[in-house]
Amino acid sequence: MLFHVTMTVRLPHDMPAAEADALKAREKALAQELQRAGTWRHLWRVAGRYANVSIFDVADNAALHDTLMKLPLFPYMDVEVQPLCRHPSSVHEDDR
Ligand SMILES: O=C(O)C[C@H]1C=CC(=O)O1
Repeated sequence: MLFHVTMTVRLPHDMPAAEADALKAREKALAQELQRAGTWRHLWRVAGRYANVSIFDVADNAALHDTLMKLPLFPYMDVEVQPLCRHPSSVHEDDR
């Protein structure tokens, strides 16, 4: 199943820079692992915001929840999820 996910990162202003950098590094490593595995299909920066728009390909709602919960930045993100299904006019056969 495909999900459109918007993540807005809100790190506390008083978080030490080293702690924030370590969290971001762990997040990047997992994000890249999930992209290579095909789970995190798209990752786009929202221009002008510390936010991203992503497409996830996971088995079901519970799998998406588990994946998002494992993200190191999860405690500091507002997450909005929209489930997707194939558009009848889409020419992309691999859209599910
Ligand atoms: O920067 C972000 O949008 C938050 C998060 C998503 C991937 C990643 O590396 O960090």
